[in-house]
Amino acid sequence: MIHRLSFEEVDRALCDIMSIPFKGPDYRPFGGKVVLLGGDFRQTLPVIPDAGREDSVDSSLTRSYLWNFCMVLHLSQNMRLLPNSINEEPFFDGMSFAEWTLNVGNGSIPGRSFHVNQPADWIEIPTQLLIEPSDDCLSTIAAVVYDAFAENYYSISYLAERSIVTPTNQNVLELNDHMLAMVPGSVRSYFSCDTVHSDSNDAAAISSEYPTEFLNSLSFNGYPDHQIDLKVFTPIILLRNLNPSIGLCNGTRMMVVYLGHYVIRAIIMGGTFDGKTVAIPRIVLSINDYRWPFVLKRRQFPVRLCYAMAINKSQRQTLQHVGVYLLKPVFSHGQLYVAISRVKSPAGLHFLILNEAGIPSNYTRSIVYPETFSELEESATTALG
Ligand SMILES: Nc1ncnc2c1ncn2[C@@H]1O[C@H](COP(=O)(O)OP(=O)(O)OP(=O)(O)O)[C@@H](O)[C@H]1O
Repeated sequence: MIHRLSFEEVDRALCDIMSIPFKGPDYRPFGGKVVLLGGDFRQTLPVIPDAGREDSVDSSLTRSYLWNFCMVLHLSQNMRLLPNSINEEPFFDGMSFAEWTLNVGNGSIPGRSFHVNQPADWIEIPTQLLIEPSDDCLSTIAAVVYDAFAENYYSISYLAERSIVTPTNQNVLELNDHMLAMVPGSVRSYFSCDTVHSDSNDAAAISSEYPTEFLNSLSFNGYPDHQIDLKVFTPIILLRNLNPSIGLCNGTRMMVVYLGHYVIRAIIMGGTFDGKTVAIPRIVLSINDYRWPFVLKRRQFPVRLCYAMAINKSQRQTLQHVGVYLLKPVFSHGQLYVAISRVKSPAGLHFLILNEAGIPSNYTRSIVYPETFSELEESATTALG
């Protein structure tokens, strides 16, 4: 979800362009232009460092003055779960899979609490979705989601239909390293060029205070790492909009076919541009993190391996096989709902859950802030939805 301040900024810009007063009786939202927004308030909220519940909810569009001008159109059919016998038959507690998914998103599945004074937000995951953990949980979930990997590691259709999702980047890295090691061929490592940029008078001092080795060690959500290890045939996800007109958008998944010095060539997996070969260049990314008194300029390919993805990054993906790897429970609104709503059918959804004591469990946390979508009043219904 995009932060409400971004919409408000667009509103101001359009009012300016259209010469519409931003305040007063003549104000018209978005400068009088009709704007169509699409989204699901059950999904994750913008990531705000160190934010509590109130700050997170406050970032939602429903908390903006613009919301007063929105007409809500509800979609009523889950198009990802195409009608078939598995999707329509009772799945859990008398609910179909689509109903169960929606109830998890709405926070209406009765939960329980495992600690005194903690919310009862741990819900039961149906047994048929559970993978039996072993001593090596990582290999276990990898083997279930990427079955017959040795025969299929180079197949686009095989890679396009699967991924493992997990709440933290640490688990994402471990899973991707594990899968990369199983792909035949040599690794090509790409190292970023990191520099410090500061507008303050002591820019030179800041530069010398933070040596290159330190800058290289920094890792940021949504940005490529200093070192990217790839092999031909590995799946990657694009981290920036490079050229939407040819399918190079933030979140596009591709399979690497050539690892050059200046360019990576890859084939797009899924979507309108499925099968198209594209070239990805290095770009300079500006990283402005509140923890550091400088802007980090990182020149690197804006990609990351995607055998596994962070749950937040997996939004917008549609897959046949999804592994949900929960060594720790989710920590934010909508994450469990996003994880379970990536699949086309429950037959392709596999959970591996450990509880706080590291013991296999069929309960996991589902965090839902109902106030995020409590203001969605039905004002019209579409036929498509
Ligand atoms: N009218 C339609 N007919 C058939 N399939 C559809 C239709 N609309 C969407 N789909 C399919 O449903 C899936 C989800 O669609 P889409 O990605 O547009 O939804 P979304 O709201 O962006 O999803 P999410 O936000 O949950 O990731 C895709 O696989 C898409 O092909």
